[in-house]
Amino acid sequence: MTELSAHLAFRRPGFDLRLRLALPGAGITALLGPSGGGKSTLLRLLAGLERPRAGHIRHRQRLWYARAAGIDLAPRRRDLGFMFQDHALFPHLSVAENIGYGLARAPDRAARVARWIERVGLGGLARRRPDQLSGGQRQRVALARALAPAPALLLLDEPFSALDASLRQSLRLLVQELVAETATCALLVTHDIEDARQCADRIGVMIGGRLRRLDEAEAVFAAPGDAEVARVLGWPNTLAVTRWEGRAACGPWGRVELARAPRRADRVVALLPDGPRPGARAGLAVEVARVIDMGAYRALHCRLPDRTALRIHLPRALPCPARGTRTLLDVPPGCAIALPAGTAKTIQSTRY
Ligand SMILES: Nc1ncnc2c1ncn2[C@@H]1O[C@H](COP(=O)(O)OP(=O)(O)OP(=O)(O)O)[C@@H](O)[C@H]1O
Repeated sequence: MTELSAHLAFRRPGFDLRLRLALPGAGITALLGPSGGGKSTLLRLLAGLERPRAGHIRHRQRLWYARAAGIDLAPRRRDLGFMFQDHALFPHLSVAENIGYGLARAPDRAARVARWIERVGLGGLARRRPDQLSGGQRQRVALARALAPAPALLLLDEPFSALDASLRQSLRLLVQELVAETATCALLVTHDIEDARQCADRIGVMIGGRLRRLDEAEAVFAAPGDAEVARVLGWPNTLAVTRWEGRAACGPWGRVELARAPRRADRVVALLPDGPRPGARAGLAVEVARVIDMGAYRALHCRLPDRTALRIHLPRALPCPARGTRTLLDVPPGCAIALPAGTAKTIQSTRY
């Protein structure tokens, strides 16, 4: 059930945002997209730190913003929790005072603060000030402070990006657990696909001020909708098609068969990296430019005849061609997916 809905129009010189957003009451929606797409601006609009030109923001029956009715609640009246990359803790307050900040009027404040301190794994550190904590501990304080007042909406802007890989992983798990436990609606801005894969129930993709895709995470990863969104989701191989021959996509890079006929708007073929195999009798001609050992598989970075880069993943059990090998790639039809181009004027593919 939708609990937060927004219809927003906003403009800055050189940037125009227009979107509709509907979020259910609980779960994490990760916002992905290229730099400058408007992810942080969307958070700032929801928080009341920027004012839309038109539209509304509604949480349940309560309007936070409605241009037509002249409603524009101040950020502190919007029932929000924030967590940013740089902690933004009060430097002169202790861990306990930071976490209790939003609970000033709660009668059981001390007990709730104590529970949160334990829950985020900071037992024994209640009296420390932020400058006496590690970066990971500060983010735990920031998370507890944001969630303690049970906000209607939790805004997370790159909360993991200053942390190393293992801290990042443990904080991702903690955020996911706590958001689920508290049944909070959270919006997570991130550049990291892994954050989205590991934490998000839903994915939103923002490009050029538009919300181009918003759905359950599994549905978005399986069907990005167009080539630009596919690139944002980390699909590595998007090739511009110059000609369709029945079910085959053709371009200066070669020719591949698809499992189904392309639709009228399709302009791109995306090759999933996990299916294609080298050493075939017929297929895409490639030169292996680089082999990277990824543990469970090897990533082969290949060069197509027009110098477009192609990445495929080869399970360890299979023989692996050496760098410099010229070979033919068998591309099973299920690994070649036709997509519309999106709004970009040129199809983005990596080149060697
Ligand atoms: N304070 C500001 N003043 C003027 N323009 C701004 C300001 N902040 C952002 N912009 C511009 O607004 C547009 C959207 O920026 P925004 O920061 O929302 O994008 P983003 O998707 O969050 O990017 P990133 O992933 O790099 O953080 C960009 O064109 C950006 O240059």
